[in-house]
Amino acid sequence: MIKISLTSWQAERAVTILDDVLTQGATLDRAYAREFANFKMGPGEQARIATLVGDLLRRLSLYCHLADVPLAEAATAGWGLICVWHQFHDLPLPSHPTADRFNLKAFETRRAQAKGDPVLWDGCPEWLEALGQAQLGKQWPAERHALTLAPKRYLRVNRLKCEPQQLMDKLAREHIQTRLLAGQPDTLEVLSDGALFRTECFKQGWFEQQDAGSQQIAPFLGVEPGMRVIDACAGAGGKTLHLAALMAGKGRLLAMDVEEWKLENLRQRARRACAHNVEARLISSSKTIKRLKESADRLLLDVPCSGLGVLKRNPDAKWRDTAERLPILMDLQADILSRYSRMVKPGGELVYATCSLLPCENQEQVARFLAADSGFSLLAEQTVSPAASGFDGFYMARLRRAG
Ligand SMILES: C[S@@+](CC[C@H](N)C(=O)[O-])C[C@H]1O[C@@H](n2cnc3c(N)ncnc32)[C@H](O)[C@@H]1O
Repeated sequence: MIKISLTSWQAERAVTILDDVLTQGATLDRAYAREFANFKMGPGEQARIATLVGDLLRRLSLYCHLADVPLAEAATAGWGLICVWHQFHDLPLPSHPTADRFNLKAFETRRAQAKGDPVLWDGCPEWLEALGQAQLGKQWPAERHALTLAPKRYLRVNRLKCEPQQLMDKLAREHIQTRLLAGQPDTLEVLSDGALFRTECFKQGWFEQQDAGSQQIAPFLGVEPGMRVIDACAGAGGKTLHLAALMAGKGRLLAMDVEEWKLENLRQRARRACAHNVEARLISSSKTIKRLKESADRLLLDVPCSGLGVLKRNPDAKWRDTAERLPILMDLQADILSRYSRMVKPGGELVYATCSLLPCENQEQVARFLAADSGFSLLAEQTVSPAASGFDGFYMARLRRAG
């Protein structure tokens, strides 16, 4: 994480983004998009603002403690939070009346207090600490801490368009340095700060930005060129495009979702990536699924989940009603697994995946499904731990339907 003092003007942008997330309920991505569209800024300036806002939201309760502000009032304390963030990272404070009033002695006392409290130090809300302890036990503190770290940037090389070395060379000519990730032949780690979406390589569909952990899911499904494959919770198509590349563009890949706007986004991305075997289809009723009964060699169920494995990237979820939504999400996951699995041919396979670390959304869902005489058996399961890998957190289980 590159940490540099913000100018007052940049800090004002950060205050607006924080308010958009904490008061207006915008997702962090949407809040960035709005603010960055309203003002002309270079990619470096945007990255600096995002570094500060992302880190503030990852450990909001810590920074509130340091600023002596109740968590519930964080949204109105933007400048106070910005000042403590700068002080915490040993950076000069931006010029503002709040900075002139900054009480360094009180700050140091509060920092010393927080250091003795690992839950506060990791900026973890109470509900998440209770859930993490109950679900993950001894493993939780390491995961909790890993989820406070800034996410790295990774690319997935689009093999429909280029080879990794070609992409690395071309990006280097556009002043973006990358390196291949050991053990993942299609994954590049981005080492420089440039705006990836402005590069010619991106416009020509040579890569997608995708976390390294997320890139483990499509290969787990074991697709081959010529198969009939369904990605039933495709969203905007991050994993669909990966599946298309693994299928070398051959066979049929049906991408489905309940949100048409996401599928529209997916269609555009598929065109850019030259993923010509992708068909996007809206799930408008249960009939859409029933009509596809026993039609798929492979099925990906990348189900809606709490997103607690990707808190590094989406830290705003820490400060939302995620705990209240969890039981609703778990019902939806069980329903999707039970109904959508009927689309798999006898002898075919499915992968159930989430971006959660919680067994109640992962292993326990799969165990209940298998116990309910589903006709499936478990072939393999895998967890991507942020603490062990440094990537975002994921779970995947591969199941085979009896022949
Ligand atoms: C984890 S996201 C998928 C992310 C996507 N696979 C990717 O790689 O970018 C889950 C998706 O499930 C969709 N969804 C929610 N309810 C659904 C349902 N009943 N059937 C199918 N998809 C659903 C959501 O709209 C969301 O796009």
